[in-house]
Amino acid sequence: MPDSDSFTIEPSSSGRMLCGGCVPDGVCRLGVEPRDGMWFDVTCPRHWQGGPGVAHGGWIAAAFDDVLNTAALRTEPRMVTKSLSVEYLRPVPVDRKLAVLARIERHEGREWTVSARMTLGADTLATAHAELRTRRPDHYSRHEHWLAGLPLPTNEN
Ligand SMILES: CCCCCCCCCC(=O)SCCNC(=O)CCNC(=O)[C@H](O)C(C)(C)COP(=O)(O)OP(=O)(O)OC[C@H]1O[C@@H](n2cnc3c(N)ncnc32)[C@H](O)[C@@H]1OP(=O)(O)O
Repeated sequence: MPDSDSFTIEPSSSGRMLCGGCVPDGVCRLGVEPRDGMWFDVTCPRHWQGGPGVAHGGWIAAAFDDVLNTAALRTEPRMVTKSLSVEYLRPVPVDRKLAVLARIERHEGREWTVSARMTLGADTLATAHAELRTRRPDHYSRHEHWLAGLPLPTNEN
């Protein structure tokens, strides 16, 4: 059985850093593309539309989660998100290239505090703050052990 705790996000065959679900496609299905430094281009795919022509808030949170972890992954390849808060300031259009600027506010030991701002032109559409953690060495194995100890699911609730 592969050791789940050896998992790190590595560049895929396309050269892009991708999380596990996107590796087979070679592209980020959330529409996040690293640009220079802490800048990212993000485009909400139309299938993540929440209202007419505007992004679902869950996509905005997921895009921030991806950007914020990618920013920290440049220093530490084993990250998890502890908390994420998003302020939704304006509707976010789908199919429009937006800019996100990430910032590492604090990094001490396993603890990271990060933030980001999503903009279109001069307007800020949303902001995010998150606490990240460097994973403990047994993070996934501990999870698997806990899951294996649960009763098997049945069709009855
Ligand atoms: C380029 C592409 C880049 C893509 C990046 C995408 C990245 C996406 C990143 C994510 O979204 S990660 C998924 C969402 N996040 C999680 O699943 C994290 C779930 N939460 C935890 O595992 C823990 O709460 C956490 C590691 C965040 C806790 O860290 P802390 O430093 O605050 O605390 P600590 O490690 O001391 O543990 C606090 C409590 O959690 C327990 N704990 C920690 N790790 C655990 C674990 N692995 N399994 C079970 N329990 C765990 C720990 O025992 C303890 O329990 P008690 O309060 O009862 O003492």
